Amino acid sequence: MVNSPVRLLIAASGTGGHLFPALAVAEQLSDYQIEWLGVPNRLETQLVPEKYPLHAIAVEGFQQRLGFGSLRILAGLVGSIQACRKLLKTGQFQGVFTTGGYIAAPIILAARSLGIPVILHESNAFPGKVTRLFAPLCTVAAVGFEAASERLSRAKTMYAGTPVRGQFYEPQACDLPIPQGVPVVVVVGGSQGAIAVNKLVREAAPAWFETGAYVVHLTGENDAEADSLQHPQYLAMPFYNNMAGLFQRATLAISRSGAGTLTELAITQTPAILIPYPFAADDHQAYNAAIFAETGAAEVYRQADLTPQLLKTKVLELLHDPERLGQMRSKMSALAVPDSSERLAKIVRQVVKG
Ligand SMILES: CC(=O)N[C@H]1[C@@H](OP(=O)(O)OP(=O)(O)OC[C@H]2O[C@@H](n3ccc(=O)[nH]c3=O)[C@H](O)[C@@H]2O)O[C@H](CO)[C@@H](O)[C@@H]1O
Repeated sequence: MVNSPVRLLIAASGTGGHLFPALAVAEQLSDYQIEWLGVPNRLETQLVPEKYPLHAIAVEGFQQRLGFGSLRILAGLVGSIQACRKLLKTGQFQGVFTTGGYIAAPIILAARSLGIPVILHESNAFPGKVTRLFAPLCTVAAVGFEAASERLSRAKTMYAGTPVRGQFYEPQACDLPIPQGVPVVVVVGGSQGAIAVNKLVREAAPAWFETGAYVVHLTGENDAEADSLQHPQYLAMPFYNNMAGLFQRATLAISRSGAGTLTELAITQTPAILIPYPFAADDHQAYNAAIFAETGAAEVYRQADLTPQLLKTKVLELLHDPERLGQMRSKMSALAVPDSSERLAKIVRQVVKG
């Protein structure tokens, strides 16, 4: 008798940082029958439907402190749990894999109420609120940074790193019009862009052009001044898909410190100046960045302390110091977990069986 494939529901939603690792794990589980749970109108509606059936439920976050607003959110959560229970039952799912965030709360509660195993992956060094609350209910909480385990002492944690998209493991051509041999500074503010970083960079960049460097600036969709700097060595665009090719080509990255981008920089061994997003929940980007600063893979500056002058100088210092860039590259490489998606897929296979 031929066994029917195992049915797995992946709940991952919102930002690239939540979606790309889940897509990478899904790729490793091609013998599983995978369906996706997300939220209407978020990035998953662009990335998922061409690969997996997408179910969307409306879920609100509960980042704010308890108050009247949270009563409404709690009522919404009860409704979402019911919707998730219905989906799990009608879809006959045998397990759930989630990368945390708002969508994780109702699906974890629904799955556990039905006795369905859940693997949660947390990519940040300081776990998100949903992870801190609900990881103890999950069968396994896999973590991207070992430091996260210390903050999840009541959960069964396993260190797995954070998966990146498959193209990061192969040399990729970068299709941007950049001459061979010139230094390339890439500026990236996470999947949404970073207006404050954009402003600093536009003021500092003219001094970098004088060294012959090109600047590739991924501005995000919401920067009204994105077109305000024009220079033959300056390429600005809201979003770029071939991040693997770009990071492989880069001499230096200037970046926020979301877990996704940091993991990619480690894999491509790209030295970085990190500017943690100051308003991230629990300041978690600062914890991610600290790991890279401690090993010497990156330099970290708080946005409040960073002037265009300081950024200009720090980038120039690095562009003129190939030895230091080489050291940063090897420290980056030491932080990489190249087999992260295989590790996570193995955990899923151990936990979710037919
Ligand atoms: C503001 C905020 O709270 N952001 C969080 C969000 O990150 P967010 O998704 O914003 O940032 P991440 O660095 O984790 O991931 C960004 C992803 O988008 C990709 N990209 C970016 C720009 C571009 O032009 N093209 C492109 O493909 C990057 O290569 C990367 O894969 O979830 C992460 C994982 O939980 C957290 O660590 C971040 O702190």
